[in-house]
Amino acid sequence: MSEAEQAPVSRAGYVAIVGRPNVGKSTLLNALVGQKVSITADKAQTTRHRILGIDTQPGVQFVFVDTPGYQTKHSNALNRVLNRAVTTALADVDVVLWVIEALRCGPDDRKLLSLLPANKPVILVMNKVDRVERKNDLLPFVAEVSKLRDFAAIVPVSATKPIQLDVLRAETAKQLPEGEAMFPEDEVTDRSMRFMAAELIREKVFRLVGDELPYESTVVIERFDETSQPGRIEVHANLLVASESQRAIMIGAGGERIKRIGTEARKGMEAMFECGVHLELWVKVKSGWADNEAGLRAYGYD
Ligand SMILES: Nc1nc2c(ncn2[C@@H]2O[C@H](COP(=O)(O)OP(=O)(O)OP(=O)(O)O)[C@@H](O)[C@H]2O)c(=O)[nH]1
Repeated sequence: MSEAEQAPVSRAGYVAIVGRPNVGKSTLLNALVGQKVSITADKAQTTRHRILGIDTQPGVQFVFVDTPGYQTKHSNALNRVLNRAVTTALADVDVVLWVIEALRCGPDDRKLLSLLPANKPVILVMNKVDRVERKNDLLPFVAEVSKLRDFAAIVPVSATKPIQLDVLRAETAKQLPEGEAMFPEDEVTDRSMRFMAAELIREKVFRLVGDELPYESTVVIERFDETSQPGRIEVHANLLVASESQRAIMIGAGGERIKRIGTEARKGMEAMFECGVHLELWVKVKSGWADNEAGLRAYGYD
């Protein structure tokens, strides 16, 4: 990137968004970055990969690291890898946004807070304030949670409305080091199209399979071919599940469900990539993979 292309910023740095599943981390990231780069779903733990979203504002560039949902209920190898990913992602960030839901700070929230490095500035983000009916309830809640750590700032927000996101930006900017922009202004994610294709499929699986399957299913892109046909991308993907019964759930009666997952994922890809997409999906049983760390590494969850 030449100097002429660089946005005139005076601060730039890495921001991690952490919080227990479902507090709204992906929604917040999307609201801040202004374009869909991560996925959201009502089901917990949809974000397994580290995703970068970049928000360039006058005078400041935020590079967001969206860490995996922190899981405390199950403790198989998958969760150990996920929890380790939280710690790894935090090692080189400049500021951590610890997201909780307004009026709710349970044992899972506190446990995650206790894992945050003592020497990192942490901003407490109270999301979903739009749901709080009596705003007077916020003050005693803030007084209580502010005792948990010496926070750099405490900001009530709503990622969906949106409310107070500018205040959150301003408080976050204060914690970033002085320096030039690290990425071109129009760059919203460093993830490849192949990765985004997998994310789109995974999002549809979460939406359409819902609570019937545990989260132990994953998407592996076997083929991603942009070159053999002009204006059309060929995508072959495997949906890996843990058992035959999970396979049956994923496929659905008469193949209805997998067909819908495929159709919706394809439409999402066509909108995102702005070209035609041919998508082929297979559901495969990969028994015991969620308990096997070597297997997980092979699928890129390290
Ligand atoms: N009312 C309200 N709902 C919100 C807000 N932010 C997020 N949500 C909803 O909360 C749910 C979870 O949001 P996500 O962004 O997927 O949560 P997450 O923390 O990324 O979840 P994991 O990927 O499981 O860790 C979704 O249904 C969102 O629409 C908010 O500010 N207000």
